Parts: sequence; structure tokens; C-alpha cells
Amino acid sequence: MMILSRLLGCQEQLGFLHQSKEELTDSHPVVCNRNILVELEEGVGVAVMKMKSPPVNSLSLDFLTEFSISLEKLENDRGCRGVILTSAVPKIFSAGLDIKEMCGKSAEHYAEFWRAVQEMWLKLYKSNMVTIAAINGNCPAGGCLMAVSCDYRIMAENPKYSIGLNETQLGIVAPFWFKDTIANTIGHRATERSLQLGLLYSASDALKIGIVDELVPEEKVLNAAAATMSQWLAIPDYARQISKSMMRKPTLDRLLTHRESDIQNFVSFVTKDSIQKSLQTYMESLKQRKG
Ligand SMILES: CCCCC/C=C\C/C=C\CCC/C=C/C(=O)SCCNC(=O)CCNC(=O)[C@H](O)C(C)(C)COP(=O)(O)OP(=O)(O)OC[C@H]1O[C@@H](n2cnc3c(N)ncnc32)[C@H](O)[C@@H]1OP(=O)(O)O
Repeated sequence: MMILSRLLGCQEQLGFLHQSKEELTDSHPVVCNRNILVELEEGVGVAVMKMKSPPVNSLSLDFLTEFSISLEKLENDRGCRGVILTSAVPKIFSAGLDIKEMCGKSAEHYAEFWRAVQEMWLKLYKSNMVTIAAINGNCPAGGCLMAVSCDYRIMAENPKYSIGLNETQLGIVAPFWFKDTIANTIGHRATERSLQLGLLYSASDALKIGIVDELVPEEKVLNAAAATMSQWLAIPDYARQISKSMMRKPTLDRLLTHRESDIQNFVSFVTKDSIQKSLQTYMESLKQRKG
């Protein structure tokens, strides 16, 4: 009953979660945090993590911390074998890193923020669970990193949605582990072009280039993710997990080995006047585009 009332509280607050009371039984334990709603279907062993931080699910320090804690809890739950990552904010998967966390703050804050970004990626990329991104909206930069860190990506075939690592368009640089993650997905040449030009791909181009694995009509994204999940869960966990680790370990180890220097690089990069100016100009351009 408590679970039900907590979720209903969130629904009232958000007004855009389309679940009926009947669907919400105690066999679907729900944890409704500030930024992420986690629903675990116990019999099936699959959790849905719904990002719900309007307006754009930007990855703030608070959001990232909550994400890592939620994922770790699921990782340690023997009843959970798979996670579907999606959004409860209409038209947005995630707008990527919260630019406000990278503007006008202290070096200590930037270091803490970057460690949280690293932690989110390390936890997601090395997860033993099957991870599927159900991309139901725009997915630039850090949002794209989250998606390509999953095992499989299903995107809504909406021509208005795009996905990619657009950092250079902001005058900033995707760090080596963003680059490695996307290169592991689409290959070296496509990554080179994609990173230099800061390309955002439409859903259909994203499928062609392999950033996403499948396009489906928007209303079918979650069902398609659930269907793919059951295929992946049919493989014995141990064999699948070792295969995943074999593919991903060198990429993970590279950041683990250089974690502190990566934080220092970020701090010295982001504290440059020229970078602060680029980020502020970009934030202003977002606001102007609106008006
Ligand atoms: C030797 C050199 C080594 C260097 C390497 C070392 C270190 C690496 C250094 C840096 C690496 C940084 C990596 C960065 C990764 C990122 O993720 S940066 C974020 C990039 N994200 C974007 O470019 C997306 C920007 N947003 C949009 O394009 C749109 O908002 C949208 C997602 C398409 C949604 O559009 P719409 O629905 O029209 O919403 P609005 O544009 O009106 O936005 C609503 C409000 O949200 C604010 N906002 C949007 N995005 C962000 C964001 N990412 N962070 C913070 N805030 C954001 C927007 O300003 C609106 O605010 P107001 O309502 O106007 O207040």
C-alpha cells in the first residue's frame, strides 16, 4: 500500500506517468526518488529506471549520485537480472550533463561533479545485469553516453529526436572514455567524424550508423525493450556476464587506471576562461532559441 501511495504521489507531482492503479501491485516494488523512479518486477527480475527530472533530465550532481546509488542497489539485488533505462519526461531521454554544474563553480565542485560522472559510467558500463536503453526522446552528449553504455538500444522512430556526442558544438571535448565507449559501438572512423563534427544523428541515421540497434513507433519502445530483455535473459547469466566483461574490461580499466588524472584534466579544462565563456554562450543560445 505504501509503495502505491508513494508512486501515486509522484504521478500527481509529475502528471505524465501513464500507469493505472490496477497495474501497480506489490509485485512491482517501486522506489520513487527525487530524480529517478525505479520499478522492479520481481517475478521477471527486470527493473525499469525512469528518469524524471524535468525539464530535460540533465545530469546534475544530485541526479548522478541518485542514479549510481539506484543502480548499485539493483546490482546487489539477486532478484534483479536486467534494467531498462528510459525517461518519464516527454520528448527527452536526457539532455546530457547539467551545464550549470560546469559553469561558475569552484574547482572542488568540478572535481566532485566529474567523479560522479565517472561513477555513473563505471557502474553502468560494467553492470552484470542486462541493460537496455529505451530511448523515448532527445539524447545528446551525456544522454548518448548513458545509452551507448547499455547492452542494447531501442529508439523511438520520431524524426524530431536525435542522439550523438555533440560536445564540440559547445566548444568542449568528449573525454577519452566517452570516445572509447562510442568507438566500441560504431567503430573508429565513424567515431572520428562524429566527435570532430559533434554530430547529432536523427533516429534513422542513428540506426544506419549503429548508435542504436532498433527503431520502433514511440508507443512501443517499452514493450520492445521488454521483449528484447527476455531474449537476453534466456542466456545463462554467468556465460553472458563473462562475455560482456571480456569485451568491456579494457575500456573500464583505462579509466580506472587514469581516474585521478582524468579528474584533474577536467578541472583544468573547465576552469579555463575560454571554456567558461563557451559554456555560458551555449546556455544563452539555448534560452534564446526558446524565445
Ligand atoms: C586536453 C583536452 C582534454 C579535454 C578533456 C578533458 C575533460 C573533458 C571536458 C569536458 C567534457 C564535458 C562533457 C560534456 C557532456 C555533456 O553532456 S554537455 C551537455 C550537452 N547537452 C546539450 O547540448 C543539450 C542541450 N539541450 C538541448 O539541446 C535542448 O534543451 C533539448 C535537450 C533538445 C530539449 O529541447 P527543449 O525541449 O526545447 O527544451 P529547452 O531547450 O527549452 O530546455 C529547457 C530548459 O532546460 C535547460 N537545459 C537544456 N539542456 C540543458 C543541460 N544540458 N544542462 C542544463 N540545462 C539545460 C534549458 O536551458 C532550458 O532552461 P530554461 O527553461 O530556459 O531555464
